[in-house]
Amino acid sequence: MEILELQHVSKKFGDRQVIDDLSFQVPEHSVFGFIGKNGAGKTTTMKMILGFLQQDKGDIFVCGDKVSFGNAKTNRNIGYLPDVPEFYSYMTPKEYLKLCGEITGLKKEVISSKSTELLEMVGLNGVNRRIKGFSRGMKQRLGIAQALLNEPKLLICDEPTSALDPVGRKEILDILSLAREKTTIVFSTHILSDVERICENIGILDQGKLVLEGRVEEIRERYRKDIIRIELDRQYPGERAAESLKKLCGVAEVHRDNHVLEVQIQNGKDIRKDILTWILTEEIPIVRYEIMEPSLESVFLEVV
Ligand SMILES: Nc1ncnc2c1ncn2[C@@H]1O[C@H](COP(=O)(O)OP(=O)(O)OP(=O)(O)O)[C@@H](O)[C@H]1O
Repeated sequence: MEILELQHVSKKFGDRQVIDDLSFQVPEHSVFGFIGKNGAGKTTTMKMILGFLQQDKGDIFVCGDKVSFGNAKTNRNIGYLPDVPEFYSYMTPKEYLKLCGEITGLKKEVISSKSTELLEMVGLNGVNRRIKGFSRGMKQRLGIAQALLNEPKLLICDEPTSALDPVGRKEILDILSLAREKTTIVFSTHILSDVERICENIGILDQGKLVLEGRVEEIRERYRKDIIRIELDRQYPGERAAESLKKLCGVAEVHRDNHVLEVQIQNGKDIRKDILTWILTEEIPIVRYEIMEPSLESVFLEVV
C-alpha cells in the first residue's frame, strides 16, 4: 500500500513556479530520501503534505485520504519533525512527552509506557535534565520521540541531520533505521551519504521538478559507468601499464593518476576477465582491483 502519494502537484509563490507537476509515491515501511539543493522546494512540498500550505494544482493522499488545506484530519497519521524542533525548554524530556501525549488525548498509561519506550529508543531514557541544556542532536532525538508518540503511519523529517556533526548524524540515522520497523519515513536532505545509508527509494527535486526517482539500487545500476580502478605497485611504471592497457580490445579510455589507473570500458562490453588475464600475462603487480559503483553524489551532480 502507498502511504503517501502526490499527483501532479504544482505551487507558485507570486510569479515563481516553486513546485512544478510533482508526482511520486512512497510505499509502506520504506524510507524515502527527498533530495534537493537549497531552495529546490523540499520544505514547501512537506508543508503541502501536512496541509499547512495550499497547492495550486494536483492532489496529495496520505494513507489513501486526500489532504485538504487547513484540515488536520490526515495529520493524525503523520508525525512531523521540523528542521529546528522547538520545545518548552524548562521541561525534562519525560515531562515534555507527557504534555504532548495529553494534548493529543492519549491515555495516561499509554503516555507513560510509550514515553519510556521511545526515550529508550532515542537514547534519552533516564535523562532528567531540562531540555534547555540539550545539544542539537539531543533535541533532534527528542523531536523524533515526540513525532512517534502517536504511532504515526508516516514520519516526515525535514533535514533531520543537516545541522549535526558526523556522530550526531549517525545517531539520528540509526534511530530512523529502527523507526522504519514501525512507520514509513520521508526525509529531506542534501547530504547524499546519509541517503545512501538508510533509504531504499529516492526522489531528486530540482527547481520544483522531480528529475530522478526510484530505488537506490536501480538508480546506481542505471548510472553505472563501467569503470575499473587498478592500483599498481608504486615501483611499477604507471605510464607503461596505461599504454599497454589502452591497446586491450574493449577499453575506451585509461586515465592515470600516478600509480592509479581508471579504465573506462566501451559501452555494453564486459572485459573484466580480459583485464584480469592482462594483469596475469603481463605480470603487472597490482595492489587493488576495483569495479567502481557510482555514488549518489555523482548521480546527483549528473541530473541537476
Ligand atoms: N512563503 C513563501 N513566499 C515566497 N517564496 C517562498 C515562500 N516559501 C518558500 N519560498 C521560496 O520557494 C523556494 C523553495 O523553498 P523551500 O524552502 O521549499 O526549499 P527547500 O528545498 O526546502 O530549501 P532549503 O534546503 O534551503 O530549506 C525558495 O526559493 C524559497 O525562497
